[in-house]
Amino acid sequence: MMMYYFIVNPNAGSRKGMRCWEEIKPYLLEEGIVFRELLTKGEGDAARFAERITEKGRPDVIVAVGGDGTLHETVSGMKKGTEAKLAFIPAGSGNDFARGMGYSKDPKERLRSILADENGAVINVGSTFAPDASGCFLVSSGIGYDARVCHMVNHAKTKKLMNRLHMGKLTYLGIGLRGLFAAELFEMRLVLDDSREEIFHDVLFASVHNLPYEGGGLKFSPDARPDDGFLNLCIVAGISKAKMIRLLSRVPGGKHIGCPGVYSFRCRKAEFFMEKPQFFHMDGEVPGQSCHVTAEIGSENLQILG
Ligand SMILES: Nc1ncnc2c1ncn2[C@@H]1O[C@H](COP(=O)(O)OP(=O)(O)OP(=O)(O)O)[C@@H](O)[C@H]1O
Repeated sequence: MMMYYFIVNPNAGSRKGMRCWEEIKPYLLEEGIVFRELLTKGEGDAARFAERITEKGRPDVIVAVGGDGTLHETVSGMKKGTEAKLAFIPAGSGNDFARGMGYSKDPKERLRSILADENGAVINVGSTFAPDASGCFLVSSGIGYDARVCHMVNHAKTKKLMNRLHMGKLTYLGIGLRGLFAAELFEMRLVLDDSREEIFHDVLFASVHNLPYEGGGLKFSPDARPDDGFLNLCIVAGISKAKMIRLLSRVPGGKHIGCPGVYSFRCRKAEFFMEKPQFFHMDGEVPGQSCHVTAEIGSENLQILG
């Protein structure tokens, strides 16, 4: 029999994960749904749970309850080509995946729509490779400034406190501005789909998007679609820092596209070569720095319910 596995991060979004689970669990019991509850205790748990579930090779449903980090870990752990389907109930602080997918914020409404969906929809999963690290992404992957900000936010002592005060976005804003002043612009060679080559000077960042939002609701790539088999690439380069600040103020509304210094492409594969190692991220997780990073999409898909 098909089983629903709920992978819950109770601490996501300053305990929103637990509140959300306490709201939906009684509903599952009332409805007589057969399910298992798996609470994460720390980094890596969601991936380990997902790996163990998908090793069984059954068409089970894995419902991740938490933030984008929990979703990312869950997908990372799922075996390639698995029969299992994925679903997500957002309870994080950023929730860029849910925003991009147009999900309801109401946990019960989300649950009902997951339970009512038998077939689901196919979404693309991106892959990022560097010599020392590789991984998947559902939302975005990037090099340079945005990855550096993720790295700083992930290590910020203030993040937990600000999240508790529901001011997580201020952490991003403060670190984002600090990161911009400190950012070292870099030279980059880009190879698109193994055929087209472009050189960029004074690059702030280069990011590929499977969904429109990143960084807690910033509309980096308004036209990105998770099921079109393409990545939308956004590069900011070749303008002064003062202009970059003005430009970044347009990003929340997605109004930066088409402005001087912004370069947009659509591709299946983007290969980035830098002279100096740069931070890179997958869905906000930063494995390190590299001079050579490749991002691609299309070879891996997931069935998602709800
Ligand atoms: N019980 C736990 N306590 C603390 N951290 C946990 C626990 N379980 C998992 N984690 C770690 O917390 C990380 C962040 O969690 P998650 O993304 O779900 O919440 P968030 O950071 O509040 O939301 P968002 O990513 O949307 O901003 C996970 O990637 C995981 O490594």
